[in-house]
Amino acid sequence: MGEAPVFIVQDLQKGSSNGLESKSGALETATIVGDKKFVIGGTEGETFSVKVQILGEWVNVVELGTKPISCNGHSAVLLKDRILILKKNSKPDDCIWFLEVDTQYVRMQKKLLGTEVVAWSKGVMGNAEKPVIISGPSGVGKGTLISMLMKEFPSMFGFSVSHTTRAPRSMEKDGVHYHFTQKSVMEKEIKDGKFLEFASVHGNLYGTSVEAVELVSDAGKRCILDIDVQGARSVRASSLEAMFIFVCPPSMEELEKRLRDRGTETEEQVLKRLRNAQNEIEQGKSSGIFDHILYNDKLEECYVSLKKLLGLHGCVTPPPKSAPKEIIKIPKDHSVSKIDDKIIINCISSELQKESKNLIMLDVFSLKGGAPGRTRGLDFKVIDSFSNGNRNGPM
Ligand SMILES: Nc1nc2c(ncn2[C@@H]2O[C@H](COP(=O)(O)OP(=O)(O)O)[C@@H](O)[C@H]2O)c(=O)[nH]1
Ligand SMILES: Nc1ncnc2c1ncn2[C@@H]1O[C@H](COP(=O)(O)OP(=O)(O)O)[C@@H](O)[C@H]1O
Repeated sequence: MGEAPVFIVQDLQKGSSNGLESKSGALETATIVGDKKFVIGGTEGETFSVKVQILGEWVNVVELGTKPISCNGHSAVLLKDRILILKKNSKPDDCIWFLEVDTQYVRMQKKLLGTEVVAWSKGVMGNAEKPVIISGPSGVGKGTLISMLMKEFPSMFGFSVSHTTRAPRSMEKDGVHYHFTQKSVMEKEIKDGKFLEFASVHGNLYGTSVEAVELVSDAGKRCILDIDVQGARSVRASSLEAMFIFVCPPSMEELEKRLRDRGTETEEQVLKRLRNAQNEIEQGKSSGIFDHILYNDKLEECYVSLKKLLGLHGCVTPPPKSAPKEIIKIPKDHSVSKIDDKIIINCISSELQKESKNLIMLDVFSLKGGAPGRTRGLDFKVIDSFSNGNRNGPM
């Protein structure tokens, strides 16, 4: 794909890309990127579909990620490696989506699957706090520290519920501690691109689904992931920006004591976990994956150190959330222009227009994240329309 961003949509003069009605009645847009054409469409109430032509020939395409539901048409604007989709007349938290066509993730998946791939990612306003990855050997106290944090700051943190093929312990609940699943089911879901990362740990498969992380961030909470060192390495290599913390035991003897006292594993499993612990600790300390190492000797002291890392020490109640911003609603009638990293949405008939504020400026300069998962860093402003009555856009 060429270096220069290509911006070719139906209506180049106005820079607009409003959907056209196809023969089937679905509203479609066509976006040309190099020698490819991406036809994106959907009948109201159904999920969007993507068709791809390369040099005029239709090709098979694998669509990864959760697809948006079509809603009365959309506009499409090509950014460098992804197509911005503005859904008309849809809810404010569901109006901006991205179809990634040439991002690093898509290129990697193309290599893996040996076929044309596109990936969906929902756009989210502003920047949520980075997820926190907590790793460490079995029995070191990760679960205990995470529970303390969630108990003290329930509205601030949410736990990413992993999938695992291991059997549940007596106190563990499906969907709360883990999604307990079958190996064949999980392997199929991994193939379908539903997992952000996965690893074989102590003889079982564990993994973080994209949905698990999205559920937490959509609830406006900071996501906590309890995953092993291999998983942390995969997340480091992914588009998910996170804070990486490794928890170390004060000694191997103390680790063994905690594991045995917990009484949740058979003797064989305890020995396997202890054998793996040495290697995990070496990797945790030396691999360069982790931003911080915490020693969990005295639990309360370690918890205070964790809170310090998260900027929470001395916080009795959660810090106030920033004031909610104006919400964005893209009306059915609008045109779209692109100037550098700004998308200008000219709302032709809407509530905003009554207030002489019919332009929405969407800043896509500092997009973060993306498939698999949400695209963050979107910012928008509602701005005044032109006093000379020009309704055709700012250019
Ligand atoms: N890569 C990866 N590791 C996970 C995930 N969930 C849990 N783990 C790790 O799997 C290991 C075993 O977890 P578990 O069976 O709950 O035992 P415990 O650590 O002794 O409580 C721990 O190192 C967890 O951090 C996941 O989604 N992905
Ligand atoms: N600092 C500590 N001192 C003594 N016991 C601890 C400490 N931290 C955790 N524990 C205990 O050690 C056991 C293992 O902790 P857990 O949180 O289940 O570890 P992990 O999730 O890392 O496998 C639990 O019984 C827990 O109560």
